[in-house]
Amino acid sequence: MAEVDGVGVPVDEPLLRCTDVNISFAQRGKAERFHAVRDASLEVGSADIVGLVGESGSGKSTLARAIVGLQRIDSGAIEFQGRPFGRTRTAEDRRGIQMIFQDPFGSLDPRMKIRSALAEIIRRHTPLRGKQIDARCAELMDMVQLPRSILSSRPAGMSGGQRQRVAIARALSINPRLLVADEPVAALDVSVQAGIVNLLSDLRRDVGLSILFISHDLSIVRTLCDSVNVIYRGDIVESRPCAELFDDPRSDYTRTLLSAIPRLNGPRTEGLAQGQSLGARRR
Ligand SMILES: Nc1ncnc2c1ncn2[C@@H]1O[C@H](COP(=O)(O)OP(=O)(O)OP(=O)(O)O)[C@@H](O)[C@H]1O
Repeated sequence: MAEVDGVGVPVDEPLLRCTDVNISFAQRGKAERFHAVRDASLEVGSADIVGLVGESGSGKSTLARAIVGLQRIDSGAIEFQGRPFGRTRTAEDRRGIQMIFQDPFGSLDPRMKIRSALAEIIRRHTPLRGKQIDARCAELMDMVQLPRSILSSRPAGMSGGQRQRVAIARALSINPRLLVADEPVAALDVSVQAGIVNLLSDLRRDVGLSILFISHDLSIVRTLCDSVNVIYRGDIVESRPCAELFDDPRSDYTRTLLSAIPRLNGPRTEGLAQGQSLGARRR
């Protein structure tokens, strides 16, 4: 019999597998649909950090939304923990994958204290009650490396980096196995970005969290990810371990992306400064 992990997933199966996913949108005044994602396939293994990079409008967020169940797919399959998602997801399926966004305000009620916001989710999705919820809130602050005093704050009084850490705590509060992080550091100062990137890396190490990290910033992807998928106009054109892709890009588009980044320390791309990004020239 195949060996299984703690939740019954065969150890040789990826945690997430997207196979030939197609997503299109109706276009106003046109008969044909706009194909935002075409035959996209990618995998995220247990405790892997996988990058999805591409320029603005390439389909990253659309594919991410499909993975978390916010966007219907036309065809293809999304399997999680060895099982394909059906048209409707079970509560357990929904809990297993959580998402964070560029703007953490979107997932935080600005009027609510952080303790109340976290407690509400914990109560809704877990059997914890009373003092157990308080203890879990404190534990979550420790996990995202914030002082416990933040629990008494409201999002409006917090810095961008603190808010993103709270958004991560919110996502972690129901013990997901996979975190889909859609440009989680794009709106932050470079020094704050590094702290969030380190936190995501620590969470993989400490709690075995798997992460699909979406970014237009190649230097951050290189720092954080084990492997990377390059998406161009909805097509995943290259999917490789990070070190290989950066040293020896195979697709013309990947080469273009790499050459678009200024070289600071010599002829190769090792010297990229954090914060230099694909999207910078477009934003
Ligand atoms: N609901 C929708 N209806 C119509 N078109 C859409 C919809 N959502 C996305 N698109 C289009 O699909 C394409 C891919 O968008 P998507 O947001 O996935 O790109 P992205 O790579 O995440 O870009 P960015 O980095 O700017 O967020 C874009 O051309 C976008 O305009």
